[in-house]
Amino acid sequence: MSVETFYDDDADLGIIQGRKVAVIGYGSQGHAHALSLRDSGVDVRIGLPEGSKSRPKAEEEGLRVLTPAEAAAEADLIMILAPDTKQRKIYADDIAPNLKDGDAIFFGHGFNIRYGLITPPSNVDVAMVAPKGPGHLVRRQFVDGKGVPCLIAVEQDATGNAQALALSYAKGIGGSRAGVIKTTFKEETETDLFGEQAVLCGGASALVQTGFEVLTEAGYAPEIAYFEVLHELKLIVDLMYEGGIAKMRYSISDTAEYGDLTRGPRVITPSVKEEMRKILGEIQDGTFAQEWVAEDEAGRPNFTKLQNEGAAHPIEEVGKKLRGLMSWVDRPITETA
Ligand SMILES: NC(=O)C1=CN([C@@H]2O[C@H](COP(=O)(O)OP(=O)(O)OC[C@H]3O[C@@H](n4cnc5c(N)ncnc54)[C@H](OP(=O)(O)O)[C@@H]3O)[C@@H](O)[C@H]2O)C=CC1
Ligand SMILES: CC[C@](O)(C(C)=O)C(=O)O
Ligand SMILES: [Mg+2]
Ligand SMILES: [Mg+2]
Repeated sequence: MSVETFYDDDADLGIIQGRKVAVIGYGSQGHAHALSLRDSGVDVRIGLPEGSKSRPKAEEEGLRVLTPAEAAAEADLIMILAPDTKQRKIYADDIAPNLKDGDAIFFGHGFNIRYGLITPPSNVDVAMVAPKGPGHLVRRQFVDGKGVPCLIAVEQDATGNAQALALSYAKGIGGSRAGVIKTTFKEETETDLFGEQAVLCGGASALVQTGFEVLTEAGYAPEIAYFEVLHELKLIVDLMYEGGIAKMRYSISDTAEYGDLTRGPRVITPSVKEEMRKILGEIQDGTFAQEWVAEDEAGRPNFTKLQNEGAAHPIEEVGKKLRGLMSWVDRPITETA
């Protein structure tokens, strides 16, 4: 199946420069979009509730901060970058009453549209610009003259210009420097949730923690275990990022490569693949979304408990100590938000 990919020359920055953009939320993605759009010559305002702890950060950058309802009323393009579980209420209370014919509602992830939590009226464009990377790195790459690839999707094209508008927005945050792929809200939501749960965040964290536990429980020094299974992982993944698994295998020793080829499949067994398929099934049939929305509505008791357990894992303590000795490693991701 081929995909449509767009680069800088395919996108017209002038389109987004002619709009009034409201970025709702100023967290990981919100600050990156708002600052990079502003640097691209776009008229940006931020929507945050009174008392939001993000307000001073946006104001320090010289951005105009309004309430979400005021920002939505003033703008003709509203990008919703508040937490997924909060978006339904923000939309109902602050955005829907302020929508005008021909406005555009944008998302950074398709969760609320895919699972039917938000249903916009037919007289507005509904589109997505979803960077394939953490917001702080979206901003860092933009500042460095690079870009994080983005996915765009159009759910509703009321004006006939929704795709050109989404592409223009993606250019404004640096996405088309790296490549913008056209997809659907369904495909973005399901693949993004699968990636973060099974591989990028859930899979990788569990792999690292389990490897650390096996080594330390066998009596090896926690410091050595940390360097082996966490610190060096970045260096190995850097090679994959640059040239795929093939480049990583080119750089490692043949002893490592033989161990990789023969032992890797013993770690990621057919039963692990079967569990990954179940996880994908729960995303596709809405079970995960329902569970997460209910967990949030209940005050996030299980989420908080698991967060605390993760923070208390022994790998965190030894990691903090070792990173303190390598000044170049612990680059703050809060330098811009
Ligand atoms: N994190 C990432 O890198 C990625 C995120 N996304 C998507 O981007 C969206 C935003 O996620 P993320 O950047 O992680 O979010 P964060 O949790 O980092 O930031 C959320 C922001 O929304 C604000 N906020 C909370 N409640 C409201 C409200 N009622 N009205 C307006 N603003 C509010 C928060 O303010 P306060 O400080 O007061 O809490 C904060 O500024 C989600 O859809 C997510 O799936 C997509 C790709 C990657
Ligand atoms: C991998 C996690 C992510 O999907 C992202 C940074 O792309 C997210 O939702 O934060
Ligand atoms: Mg993602
Ligand atoms: Mg995600």
